[in-house]
Amino acid sequence: MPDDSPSTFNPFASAEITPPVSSHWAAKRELAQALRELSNTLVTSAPSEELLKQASATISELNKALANSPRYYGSQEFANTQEHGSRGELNYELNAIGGLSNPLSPGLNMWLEGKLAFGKVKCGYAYEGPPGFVHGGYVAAILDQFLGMAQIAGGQSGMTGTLHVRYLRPTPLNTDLDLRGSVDRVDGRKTVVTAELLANGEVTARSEGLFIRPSNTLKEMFEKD
Ligand SMILES: CCCCCCCCCC(=O)SCCNC(=O)CCNC(=O)[C@H](O)C(C)(C)COP(=O)(O)OP(=O)(O)OC[C@H]1O[C@@H](n2cnc3c(N)ncnc32)[C@H](O)[C@@H]1OP(=O)(O)O
Repeated sequence: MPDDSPSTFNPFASAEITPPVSSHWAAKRELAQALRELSNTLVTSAPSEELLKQASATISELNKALANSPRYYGSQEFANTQEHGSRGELNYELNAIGGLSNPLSPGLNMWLEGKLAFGKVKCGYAYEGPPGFVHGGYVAAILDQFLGMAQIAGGQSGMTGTLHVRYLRPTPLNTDLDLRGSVDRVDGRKTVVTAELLANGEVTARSEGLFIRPSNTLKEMFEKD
């Protein structure tokens, strides 16, 4: 049963990475990191076909062993168990862009300092779009997630209604990227947030997001029939 009650869990209070809520999630973070390294190796190496096939078979076996455990499809199903953490804690582990236990996530770290939002992220070769640079879709996704966190400084939380990104220059791979943002205005259920993505001190993309606090409850929005 989804729970709309506010959680005290706040991983955005400082730049420190919030520790996992259990040894289970600590182990998952480790596996997610190993899988990120595997992705990076896969897209940056040219092994023999024999080694590639051997790796596929080994990984398929591992996948079968993992799949043979209790399964929860999506963060809501995990939360429903009431054994794997609150919805906020699960989002911190599983989110597509910031989730530390999600190998597809580049591990966006973000936090608030007063009314200002800050973030850090680094994208390896698996995120390449133009040669040597981050794919624009990932740039937009990182900004969307970051703006979505920054809206909290405006006092409410909503879904992205619109996202505008201006790509000023290519965003380099394998580079510590900084984000900074702030709430521009709050108008009823709408919050407008702006943010910049920077590499080596230069702004590579500017963005503005309109976030709308939904008219229906989270329970209505996310609970499956
Ligand atoms: C809730 C916590 C979640 C926190 C996550 C944040 C980080 C994640 C960021 C994301 O990626 S979210 C995923 C991408 N976004 C979506 O999938 C949103 C899909 N759209 C919806 O679910 C609904 O359309 C939405 C919740 C955005 C609005 O539905 P409502 O039924 O609450 O809006 P309503 O129709 O009552 O309209 C309210 C106002 O917003 C305006 N509006 C609604 N949708 C809009 C839109 N998409 N763009 C611009 N304006 C929009 C609408 O015109 C109206 O303006 P006025 O008050 O001035 O008349």
